[in-house]
Amino acid sequence: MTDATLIDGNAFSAGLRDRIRAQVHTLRETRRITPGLAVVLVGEDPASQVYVRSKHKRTVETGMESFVHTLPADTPEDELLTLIAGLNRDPQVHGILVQLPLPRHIDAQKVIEAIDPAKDVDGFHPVNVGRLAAGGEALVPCTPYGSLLLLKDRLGDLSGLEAVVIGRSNIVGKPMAQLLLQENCTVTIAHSRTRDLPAVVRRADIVVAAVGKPEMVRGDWLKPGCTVIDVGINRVAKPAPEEGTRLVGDVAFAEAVTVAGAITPVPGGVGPMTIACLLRNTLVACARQNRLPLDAI
Ligand SMILES: NC(=O)C1=CN([C@@H]2O[C@H](COP(=O)(O)OP(=O)(O)OC[C@H]3O[C@@H](n4cnc5c(N)ncnc54)[C@H](OP(=O)(O)O)[C@@H]3O)[C@@H](O)[C@H]2O)C=CC1
Ligand SMILES: Nc1nc(=O)c2c([nH]1)NC[C@@H]1CN(c3ccc(C(=O)N[C@@H](CCC(=O)O)C(=O)O)cc3)C=[N+]21
Ligand SMILES: [Mg+2]
Repeated sequence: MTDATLIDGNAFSAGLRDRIRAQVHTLRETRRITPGLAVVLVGEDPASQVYVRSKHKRTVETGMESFVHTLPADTPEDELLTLIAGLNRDPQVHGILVQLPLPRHIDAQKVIEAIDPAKDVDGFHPVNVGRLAAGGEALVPCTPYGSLLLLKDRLGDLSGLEAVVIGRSNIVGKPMAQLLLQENCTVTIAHSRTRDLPAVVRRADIVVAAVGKPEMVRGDWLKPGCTVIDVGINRVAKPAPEEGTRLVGDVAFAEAVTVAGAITPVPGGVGPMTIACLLRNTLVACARQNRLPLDAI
């Protein structure tokens, strides 16, 4: 059999960002409104610094305003909550993202619940979680939404397909399962207590791996021809004698590529889609806050 088709998240996200940029341009020209995204980073985690820089760059490229707030690791919870209250009131800020993970002395759930749900471009606030589950005008978490866009682009109608989501976090696994259910998939959510994970995965037409364990999903777990979305971002040491690190996903790519019908690479798969969908959510939030219609994006 021939190797799986590579699902190109870099190319797809570039197209999405172009469409967003065009709509931002129209908003600015016709309404004098510039969508604004505030990103809050607490502490100096190097990976988080990389993500925040890359979000800032993409936000500016799309013609939006970017407001980055960098706070020291020992910032008291109160101070963070006060900053968020100010961003909630700021009419130039249409989207607010607090980079996770937060330092341990800060209650992340409390911080998430302090964000105005209308500005919650991560889609983590219980109001948006509830609207996603019940149907309604939710802001949808970026990584699952970006993954769904790739799946629909590849497969078209997903109705009736068997989908297995590995991982049940609030930021990836659970909202991914909700979106696939909305698309009429038969959805299984697997996690660390799942018995015989390889057998569960073997049933799947669609596999979404969001575990955080480098190359855990093996090629012989996959049904031939299935579509694999690898959400995992794991930094591992390069094989000796090389030095330094490289990124790998939660799927053993070299094995999977010989069995699957299509697969996202890491990097260049889901990661860039996450950022593009963050920009999309900021545009959607801006339009809703100003009661403006938006072309489909
Ligand atoms: N590309 C992107 O844009 C993004 C990538 N990521 C990446 O995705 C991965 C997952 O992130 P996140 O959801 O936040 O991770 P979490 O650590 O929050 O959740 C991991 C999930 O995997 C499950 N799990 C752990 N070990 C196993 C196992 N051996 N078998 C089956 N399930 C297991 C856990 O189960 P249990 O609940 O039972 O503990 C848990 O539900 C990470 O690599 C992260 O870096 C995350 C966000 C965005
Ligand atoms: N409030 C919050 N919202 C998030 O959406 C959020 C977060 N916190 N904390 C961390 C995770 C992780 N995440 C990624 C975003 C982009 C890439 C990405 O662009 N990855 C590139 C490679 C980047 C690299 O080289 O390191 C790629 O896969 O091609 C990866 C991971 C968003 N997250
Ligand atoms: Mg996590």
